[in-house]
Amino acid sequence: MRADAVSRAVLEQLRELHCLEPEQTVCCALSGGADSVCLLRCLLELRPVLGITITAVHVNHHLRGAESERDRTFCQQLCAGLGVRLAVYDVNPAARAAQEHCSEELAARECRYAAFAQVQADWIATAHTASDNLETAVHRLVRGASLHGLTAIPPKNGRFLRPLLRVTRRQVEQYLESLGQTYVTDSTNLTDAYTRNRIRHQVIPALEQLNPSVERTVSYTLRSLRREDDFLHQQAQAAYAKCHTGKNTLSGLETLHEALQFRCIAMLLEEAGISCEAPLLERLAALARQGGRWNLSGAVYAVGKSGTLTIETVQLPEPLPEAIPLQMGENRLFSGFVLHARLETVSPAENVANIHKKFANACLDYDKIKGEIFLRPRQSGDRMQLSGRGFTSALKKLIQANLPPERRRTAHVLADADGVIFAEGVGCAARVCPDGETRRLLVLEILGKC
Ligand SMILES: Nc1ncnc2c1ncn2[C@@H]1O[C@H](COP(=O)(O)OP(=O)(O)OP(=O)(O)O)[C@@H](O)[C@H]1O
Repeated sequence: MRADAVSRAVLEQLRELHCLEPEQTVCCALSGGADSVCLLRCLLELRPVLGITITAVHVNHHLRGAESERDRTFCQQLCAGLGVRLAVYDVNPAARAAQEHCSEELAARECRYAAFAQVQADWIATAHTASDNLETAVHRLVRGASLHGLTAIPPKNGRFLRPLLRVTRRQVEQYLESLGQTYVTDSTNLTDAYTRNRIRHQVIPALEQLNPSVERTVSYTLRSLRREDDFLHQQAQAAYAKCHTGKNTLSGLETLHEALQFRCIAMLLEEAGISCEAPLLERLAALARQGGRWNLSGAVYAVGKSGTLTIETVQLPEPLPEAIPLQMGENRLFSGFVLHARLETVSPAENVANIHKKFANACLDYDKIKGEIFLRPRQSGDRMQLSGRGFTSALKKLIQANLPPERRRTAHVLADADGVIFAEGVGCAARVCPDGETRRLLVLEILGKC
């Protein structure tokens, strides 16, 4: 490709975006590397055609010691030589990384974009190339991405423009060589420490062996994906407006093409502040079709029924306390009622029938209880043998048979070292029932709510 082909590709890209107007200012994000130096030279070359003003911005990350200073000086000298006004911002990504517990690379990016936000210009042009776009697409493909994610780097995003997206890194180098233009090299780009660099140094060369023009070919593929993604996004917005029948509810999903169903569900999740991934979208689309309920996180559920999907938050009941030792006197129950416990002595003359008549409440033979008595909720695996039965039964079933649904969760249970001795609504275990030998009784009585 000849040098003028690079500026032609940049012009084509800018014209296709239909956003630049004469007399506007475009600020070139200048790192000093080959790509951004090429972009600056190209924009200057196109300045008379476009009728725009060109400025530049350099962000000093101070992460590479003397190399950072070298880059800043290079940018200052380059801009001075070219008659371009340059703004330099000093940022501190190391401090930000420590504060936000993120990588210095990510912090540098955030600092850089925060500095760009302060730039006075209509547009900020960054020098992402077709090579960067291919690397990004490969990275996203292997990590997993939606169609939108696979479109990789957008040529325009807010006030950011990427005019070099149709130019490969090799073309950049040829262009600079033809101008005799120097640039700096970031030594961290040469290592394989970052995934991005490993893709650049190991994966892309392998792809180039399969197709020497892979960067250009994929560049077309990505543009085509972007067009289709834009179209689907428009369709999905219209479909969403139609299906969104109430707060957090989509109806009539089954009438939509699957591609739109998935996009609408993704929009619903986004509205509810839930991050969505491909497996979740598939699950929720099936839920809307087949009906059912799926826990999304904590108290948030997705509920599907006949093509309708709702995201709802249920009020979670307060967690029940752990086991607490039974006190003689008043004990607060999980239901809010008070359980009164007291000991009574039984004279040898009294028979069992009398005991039950005298103490209309629940009473247990205190001397048959093993160790400390605990008050606790039902636990899975609890079993009990009722008096007159020769077998144990699951406590869950006994509670279900004896208590209305609203009282089952908070039903209180008394347990000793050998297991359940008493359960609300069920009664006491056969092994602690009073008999002719009983001399001390544990009498239990429910009082009103405290
Ligand atoms: N220190 C800097 N000062 C000014 N512009 C910069 C600086 N570093 C990068 N840029 C701009 O951002 C473009 C992309 O840089 P780079 O490839 O290092 O970042 P990236 O992490 O791949 O992309 P991005 O962070 O922009 O999404 C560069 O071509 C340049 O235009």
